[in-house]
Amino acid sequence: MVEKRTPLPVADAVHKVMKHQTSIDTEWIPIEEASERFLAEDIVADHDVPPFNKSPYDGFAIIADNTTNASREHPITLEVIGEIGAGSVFENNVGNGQAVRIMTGAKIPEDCDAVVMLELVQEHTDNGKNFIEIKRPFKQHDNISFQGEDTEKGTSLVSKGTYIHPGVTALLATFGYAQVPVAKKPVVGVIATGSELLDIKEPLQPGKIRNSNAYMILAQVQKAGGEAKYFGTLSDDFDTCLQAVKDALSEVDILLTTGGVSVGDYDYIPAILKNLKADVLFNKVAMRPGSVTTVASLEDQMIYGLSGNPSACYVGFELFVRPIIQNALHSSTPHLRKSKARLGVDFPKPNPFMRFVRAKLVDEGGSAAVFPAGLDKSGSVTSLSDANALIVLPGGTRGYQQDMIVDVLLLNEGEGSEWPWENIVPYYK
Ligand SMILES: Nc1nc2c(c(=O)[nH]1)N[C@H]1C(S)=C(S)[C@@H](COP(=O)(O)OP(=O)(O)OC[C@H]3O[C@@H](n4cnc5c(N)ncnc54)[C@H](O)[C@@H]3O)O[C@H]1N2
Ligand code: MOO
Ligand SMILES: [Mg+2]
Repeated sequence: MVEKRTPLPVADAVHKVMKHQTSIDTEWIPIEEASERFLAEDIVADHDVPPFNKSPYDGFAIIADNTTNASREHPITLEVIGEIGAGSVFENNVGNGQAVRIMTGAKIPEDCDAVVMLELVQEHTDNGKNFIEIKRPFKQHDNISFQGEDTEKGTSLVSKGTYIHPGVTALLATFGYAQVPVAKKPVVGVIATGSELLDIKEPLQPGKIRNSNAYMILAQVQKAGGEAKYFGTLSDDFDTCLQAVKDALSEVDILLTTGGVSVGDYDYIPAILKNLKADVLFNKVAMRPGSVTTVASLEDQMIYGLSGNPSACYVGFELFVRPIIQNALHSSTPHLRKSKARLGVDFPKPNPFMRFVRAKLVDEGGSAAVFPAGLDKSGSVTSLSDANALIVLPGGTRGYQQDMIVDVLLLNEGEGSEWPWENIVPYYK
């Protein structure tokens, strides 16, 4: 008699998974290696930026009051008493009638309060002394980049969990982080099961297919920010699979298996979870593809039985594994980013379960439209390569018509969503 499984609504299943937090450690790594990692600490400015008043132009630092009466007809003349480039400091006093030649980025001399661009002055030399003529008045503070105008000491700049993109790297360098505190990547193991699976190097044989899921999931783990560890392909044999799962569990935070999770004669993952006395959170989700997705916890480790069907495996990962990896990286937006788009074609297939249709989201001159990509079957693999979104079609309707506005989950938006599962309604007119 086949085991009866109770399908859990998708949001409830994600919620159950998210209650489990894998442990988070911090490691310090060189800034050159910190790109695409996640900050493990808040970054607070420990000095003003810029740290001193500086010139935004190549020109002359002046005392603005000296130019009050300057005009085209009656230019004022100032004596240039020195010059400074970026990195140098002018130590002498500057008096009325005087100016200092200054380059972009140099500290404004103490007595000066404005800068005139090189292009706006007439220069001449008289008796070995340098002079400039200025033909219009300047106000105090004209052309000065002020200390702290970018950010002030004590300002909270980025919070822990921030994804380190090049802009964040610039900030880290500004504040002297040669070593950067980042969340340690959770180690995510991958096991593929199936006697039909060939290694990708092998030629095709009758009844066999190449193992695409393992490599797909390894790539998904890396993209989600985890450290992927591959434990190989196993044939459908209970003892071999059980031992491999046990061995892998001694080396990982999260273990992903693909295949063998349904109700077939050689689907051993449910029996393995039972043997391990793992706490099965669910073994059926009211979704297509991926209804067989099974998640269990074993103390502080998570074990996922992802479907063998490639599209189902892919979707199961994005909905249930990605947010757990992102959680371990302190991300406050661990889920796929949700948006809305116009459905580009009719989608008449009715289904009691929520559907996640692999799809291509395109820009139609300012508004988004979405089109199913390739064959819409959970066993399809080629539809995945063209997909940049999943159309979310709640179950229980008679199908969807072209031009309805539908929810979509974006597959390539690293920033993610807080909780995308509210307000998903069957359709909007
Ligand atoms: N009687 C029932 N049969 C099935 C049910 C059901 O409820 N009752 N559920 C179906 C659904 S839905 C899915 S999805 C699949 C899930 O199957 P498994 O997770 O047990 O996976 P397998 O049986 O091992 O394989 C399914 C399919 O995927 C191919 N596969 C497996 N591993 C890989 C891999 N690493 N790379 C590429 N392709 C892979 C495999 O050859 C099969 O074609 O069960 C349905 N059946
Ligand atoms: O898990 Mo299956 O993908 O619902 O077709
Ligand atoms: Mg099966």
